[in-house]
Amino acid sequence: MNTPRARAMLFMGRRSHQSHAPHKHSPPAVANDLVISTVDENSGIAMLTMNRPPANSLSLEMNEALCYSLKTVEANPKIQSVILSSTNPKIFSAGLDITELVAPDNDRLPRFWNSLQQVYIDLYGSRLATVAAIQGHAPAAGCFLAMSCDYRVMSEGDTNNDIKKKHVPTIGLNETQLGIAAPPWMGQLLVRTIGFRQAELALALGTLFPPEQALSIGLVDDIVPHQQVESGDHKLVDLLPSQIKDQAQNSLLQKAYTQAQIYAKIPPQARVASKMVTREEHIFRMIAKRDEDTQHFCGFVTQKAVQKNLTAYVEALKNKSAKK
Ligand SMILES: CC/C=C\C/C=C\C/C=C\C/C=C/C(=O)SCCNC(=O)CCNC(=O)[C@H](O)C(C)(C)COP(=O)(O)OP(=O)(O)OC[C@H]1O[C@@H](n2cnc3c(N)ncnc32)[C@H](O)[C@@H]1OP(=O)(O)O
Repeated sequence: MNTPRARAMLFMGRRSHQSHAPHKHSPPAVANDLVISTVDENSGIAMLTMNRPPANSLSLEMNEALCYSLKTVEANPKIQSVILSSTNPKIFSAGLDITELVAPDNDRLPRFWNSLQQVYIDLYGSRLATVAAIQGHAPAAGCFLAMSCDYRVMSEGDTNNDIKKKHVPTIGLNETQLGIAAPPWMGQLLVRTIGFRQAELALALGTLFPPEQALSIGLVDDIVPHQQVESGDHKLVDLLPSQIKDQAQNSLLQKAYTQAQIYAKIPPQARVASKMVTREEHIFRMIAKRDEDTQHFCGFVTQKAVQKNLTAYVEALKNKSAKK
């Protein structure tokens, strides 16, 4: 697997293991509206907008839709950059769909975990330049999605004096707060992003960082004030479906688009080769341990004590939501 050819194929948008179809790790060809895809061949920029109400949490189907949409965009040679965003103005992604973890089905649970592993392989190893536009909360696997991109722009949120309107998004791997631990490859992504000591602290405490702190430790690359701009000065916004067009007219997407343009102007072969330098070893190490990782995950999640914590957590989430 870890040959020069396999490595090159990984980063050119083709997976070496997909030549041996059917393979248990290959995402099925699904097409649905869980991820809205907008493509602008003139600029070479596409946008994938996560659209799984209420919280863009990652179910098996959502993971498959993410991989499918990304692969479809990657197959278009005119596209060089992709922006990952959300239809929900307050939530980028709430992480794993916790209901997948509670009283899980024995057959579905490993398929669910495989689909998440595939998101990591496809997104972190994409030939495209990937920019996360983080408009709202990004806990746990939501943070993982953002960290799998090449660049992260986060909204400062609405710091309106009116407490009811106030909204400050947070980002981080908060798994320990749920009584679970991020898998090694996800935890290592945090180490790679913010450095060893900061990651060690953040992982143990399950810290969720508000935008300014996230910027100061390097978890995001840029933050932008929450504001509407008069009109989009780029073609991509014009192409967006009406359901997200309004919220696209904001400073966050403008910034993400500018960054996507910067990437799109770099000679692609050189950009992809430089990405391989920093990422291929990490990806291949994970692929080598993929089945072991799945077994570990299934064994861990189905433990009685873990199930108890997760059940209580889901209950608390539902109660909180019901009180609104
Ligand atoms: C060695 C390792 C081995 C094994 C590893 C074991 C496990 C795997 C470990 C790590 C991988 C990653 C794990 C995860 O991602 S776990 C998920 C973590 N996510 C969270 O903790 C976030 C939970 N959600 C929230 O805190 C809030 O919802 C949020 C701040 C995102 C938004 O708050 P807001 O007030 O705007 O909305 P809510 O009213 O709370 O929610 C609206 C609605 O959405 C539902 N919801 C929210 N989050 C989730 C979720 N993650 N999964 C499923 N459903 C979710 C919530 O229940 C509400 O629904 P409803 O009641 O129907 O209105």
